[in-house]
Parts: sequence; C-alpha cells; structure tokens
Amino acid sequence: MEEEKKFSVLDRIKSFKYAFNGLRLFFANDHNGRVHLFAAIAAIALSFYLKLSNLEWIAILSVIAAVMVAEIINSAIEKLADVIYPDYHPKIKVVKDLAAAAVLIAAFLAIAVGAIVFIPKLLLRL
Ligand SMILES: Nc1ncnc2c1ncn2[C@@H]1O[C@H](COP(=O)(O)OP(=O)(O)OP(=O)(O)O)[C@@H](O)[C@H]1O
Repeated sequence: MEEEKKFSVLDRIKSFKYAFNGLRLFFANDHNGRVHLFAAIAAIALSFYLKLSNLEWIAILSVIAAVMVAEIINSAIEKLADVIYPDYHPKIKVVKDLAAAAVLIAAFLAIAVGAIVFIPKLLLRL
C-alpha cells in the first residue's frame, strides 16, 4: 500500500500554482478558452447593467462556471487522447464525442438560464 504523505502547506500552495497555470493555459492558448472568457465577461457586464438580484447573479455565475468546467475537462481529455493515440481510432472518437457532449449540455443550460434571466429585463427596457 502507498505510504500516506504528510500534510504540507507548501504542497497545497504548489497545487494552487499548477491549477492557476492550467487556467492560464486554457485562456491564453485554447481558442475555446478565449471564446468562453469573452462570453463570461460580456455576461457579467450585462448582469451589472441589468442590476440582477442575488439569486439571478447566482444563476448566471453558476452557468458560467459550469460551461468553463465542462470545457476545461473536455480540453484536458482531448489533449490526453491526442498524446495516447494521435491517429484516428474509433474509440478515441467515442471518448472525444462524449466529452464534447458534456460541454453541449452545459452550454444549453447556460443559454436557457441566460434567456430566462436576461430577456424579460431587456424587454422591459425597450
Ligand atoms: N484521434 C481521433 N480518432 C477518432 N476521431 C477523432 C480523433 N480526433 C478527433 N476525432 C473526432 O473529431 C472531433 C473533433 O475532435 P478535436 O480533437 O479536433 O476536437 P475539437 O473540439 O474540434 O478541438 P478544439 O478544442 O481544438 O477545437 C471529435 O469529437 C471526434 O469525433
């Protein structure tokens, strides 16, 4: 059995460093990451403009996070698959399509929540 590692504050800080490096890689190098960053900034700006309630803010921030989490995991799976098997393989297709489906569900949820929260407020301003 693997020996249990002692708790170390330094190790925890290092884990944060690696996670922030992952975020930087996602937003700086990944095209989808840039699109998501832009969309999140636009949604947050619109939320300030429309003076959302606390619950509406929670809904919007939650779907932004859900989409980003799904996209980051999808991106990690794609990169891992490309390293393990760079050529075409029907099982890699299944793995990548499943990961993409997770993003699709999060994106549909974000569109639905965005429409429910934003459309009535925008119509009131017409
Ligand atoms: N090695 C492979 N074997 C089989 N099918 C693949 C393979 N690589 C990609 N595909 C198919 O192509 C689709 C797109 O894969 P890809 O890795 O290019 O994702 P993407 O979302 O287009 O990438 P990006 O995030 O870079 O825009 C996959 O969902 C899968 O159906």
